[in-house]
Amino acid sequence: MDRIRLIGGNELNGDITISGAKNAALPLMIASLLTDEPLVLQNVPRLADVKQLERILENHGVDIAVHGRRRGEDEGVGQRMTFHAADIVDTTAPYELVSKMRASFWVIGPLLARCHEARVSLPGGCAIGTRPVDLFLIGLKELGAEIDIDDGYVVAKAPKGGLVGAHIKFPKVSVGATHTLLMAATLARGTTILENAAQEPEITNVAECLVAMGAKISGIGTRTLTIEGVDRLHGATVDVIPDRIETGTFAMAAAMTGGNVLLKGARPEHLQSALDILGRTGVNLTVEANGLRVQRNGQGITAVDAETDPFPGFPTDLQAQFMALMTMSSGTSHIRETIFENRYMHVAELARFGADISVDGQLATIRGKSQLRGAQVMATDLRASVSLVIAGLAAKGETVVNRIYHLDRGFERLEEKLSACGAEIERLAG
Ligand SMILES: CC(=O)N[C@H]1[C@@H](OP(=O)(O)OP(=O)(O)OC[C@H]2O[C@@H](n3ccc(=O)[nH]c3=O)[C@H](O)[C@@H]2O)O[C@H](CO)[C@@H](O)[C@@H]1O
Ligand SMILES: C=C(OP(=O)(O)O)C(=O)O
Repeated sequence: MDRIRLIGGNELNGDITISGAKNAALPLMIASLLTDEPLVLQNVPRLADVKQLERILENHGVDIAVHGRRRGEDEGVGQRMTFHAADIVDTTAPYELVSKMRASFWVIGPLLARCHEARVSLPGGCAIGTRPVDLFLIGLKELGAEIDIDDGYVVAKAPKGGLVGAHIKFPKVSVGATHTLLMAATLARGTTILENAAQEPEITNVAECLVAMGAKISGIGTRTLTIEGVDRLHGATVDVIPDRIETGTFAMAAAMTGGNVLLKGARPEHLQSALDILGRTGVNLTVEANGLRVQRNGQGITAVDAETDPFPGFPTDLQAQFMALMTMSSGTSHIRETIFENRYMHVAELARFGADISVDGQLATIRGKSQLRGAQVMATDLRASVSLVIAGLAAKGETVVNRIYHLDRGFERLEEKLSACGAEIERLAG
């Protein structure tokens, strides 16, 4: 298994181009199942999760093409891809494919809407909690679907004539359930209202894609989405938004190491709550015409508390990276993880760098220190993995991060981007 080796201590200086967002690209790819016309996605990141979802979609009969470079485009630009679901030949998403990735379960919405049936394995994804699918199933039942669980599969059937619009109030905000019900409702008969929906920028990206495909959706970007079902959707060309989690990760990396980094293409409004907190730690953040500049002011890192929340709150996907930063602060800080009940697996690994962290239920207490020491560590899940990389960049001496396949799921050309800014980082194969 590949590992990453780092020698910490170098400042980060230079430009980093932010890639397309994994968590937007995946549901956008899934939206292609809703139409028999081609959906063209631009700025798709080259990630293991994208490849895995390609396999799943191909199994349903989707033709996928990657386009070549365009005039004026540099090599750092994301992929331009066409997804063409002219004929859905199989409405089963098998365990072998779905178990690796949470988002693959979301195909259940479009399959049910367009083919009136779906058989989808219960999902996998990062091991950060129990991650049930009850909200999906409640919502799909409200749209008229009959649902059975059989041999680890969710077997869903739409009523004769297809799904029917309904008023669904989510008891809890769920990104995945919002994506899935939103997609399903576009082809349902009548009006669907999704109340207490997620309003993450990735949901907006998907909703705007669906509108470009002919869907009728109002309330985009708010907690209440209203969808007027239509008979069919058509093709469209849509850009994947820049990855706000990658943006926040590199911002925290620069805060830890010191230096001056321009995060090109970053959309600060997509992670304002995280940037507000980062600013309070003593990092200078400047919005420029082509991105976000991050500079450490050279006065150490102030301890600041954070609590994760659905958007527009502080993202749980930046919690591990922020914890890494706080291990180097000049005081004691607290982080409360409110989204996932088991998202502190990085704590034990950060301790190997000498970090002083204790956890009591949802609450982590971090007693900062000025210097971490390099260590052998084990990547446990996607964002935890990258928190170990950024801790290693700031630590004294050598760090080896083992089991890095998680990183490849969600960070495009990570070593390349960091080494271009002065980091001493390499991948060790095997
Ligand atoms: C591919 C993708 O976009 N993944 C993101 C998505 O995951 P994902 O869509 O899985 O996360 P959700 O927003 O659904 O989960 C939020 C909370 O709701 C719970 N829940 C969810 C569904 C359900 O049926 N029942 C239930 O109880 C979950 O266990 C969790 O405690 O949003 C998370 C929260 O921002 C992010 O950390 C993930 O990176
Ligand atoms: C938790 C994540 O991914 P997934 O939902 O695919 O497990 C993530 O992107 O941080």
